[in-house]
Amino acid sequence: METPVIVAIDGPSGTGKSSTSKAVAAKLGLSYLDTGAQYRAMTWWMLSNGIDVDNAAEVATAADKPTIVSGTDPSAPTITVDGTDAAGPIRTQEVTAAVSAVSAVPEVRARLVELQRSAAAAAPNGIVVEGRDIGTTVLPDATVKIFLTASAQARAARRNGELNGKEAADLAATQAALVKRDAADSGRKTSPLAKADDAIEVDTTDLTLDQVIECIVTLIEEKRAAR
Ligand SMILES: Nc1ncnc2c1ncn2[C@@H]1O[C@H](COP(=O)(O)OP(=O)(O)O)[C@@H](O)[C@H]1O
Ligand SMILES: Nc1ccn([C@@H]2O[C@H](COP(=O)(O)OP(=O)(O)O)[C@@H](O)[C@H]2O)c(=O)n1
Repeated sequence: METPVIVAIDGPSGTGKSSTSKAVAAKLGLSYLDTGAQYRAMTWWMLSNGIDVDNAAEVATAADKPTIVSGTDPSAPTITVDGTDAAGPIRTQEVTAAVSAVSAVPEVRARLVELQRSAAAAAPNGIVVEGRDIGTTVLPDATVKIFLTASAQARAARRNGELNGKEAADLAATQAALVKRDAADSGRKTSPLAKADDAIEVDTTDLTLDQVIECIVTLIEEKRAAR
């Protein structure tokens, strides 16, 4: 049997990590893990349980309490917290605004990195794992490492496009929130958002989603053929 292929896809918000990773995994018959959803799930649990997310010591003490389980089928990814479906609640503005503070706490990262490595080790054909520190920290021996980028304007426009008029979307406010989260994620001490030295950078600003998917599938197939 072929050695499982491990694909790390990192980058800031709105660069296309989730949509690309799911599609690439589905095309190649690989599992899929959204590590951002796990940090969001941890944050949702903290907020729901009255933890002060700006108090790192309090967050650290609580970090081992929730049971977070990710389903890794790319056509139907799932996430539960203590057995409850968390897919909806982890996407609220409240969670988005608090997630960078929670994910900066080393105890939170240690706990989730362990889950992420177990998921990768358990994937029968291999896995696409997306996040901020997959290539640098979680899976430094990944077969292929991709770092997605896009202009802040393009990323904000994509995020606003998702709202479908459900919320009055102010592009400037969306962009400011993205840039603030990028700065927090890139500036933290433990495992910041960063491109691994051996990651391939793909600027998606002027590419369609299909072009990005095609580009990454080709890179993975080239790597597979070469080993
Ligand atoms: N290359 C692209 N061109 C245009 N829109 C894109 C592209 N890649 C992703 N999108 C859209 O942008 C939004 C954010 O993509 P997503 O995959 O959630 O990014 P991330 O996981 O990096 O935050 C989604 O609505 C997605 O459909
Ligand atoms: N590997 C990861 C993945 C996400 N995160 C944190 O989780 C947050 C949410 O990640 P996400 O991928 O769901 O964010 P979006 O790009 O979907 O907005 C990020 O802003 C980081 O603070 C992280 O610290 N490390």
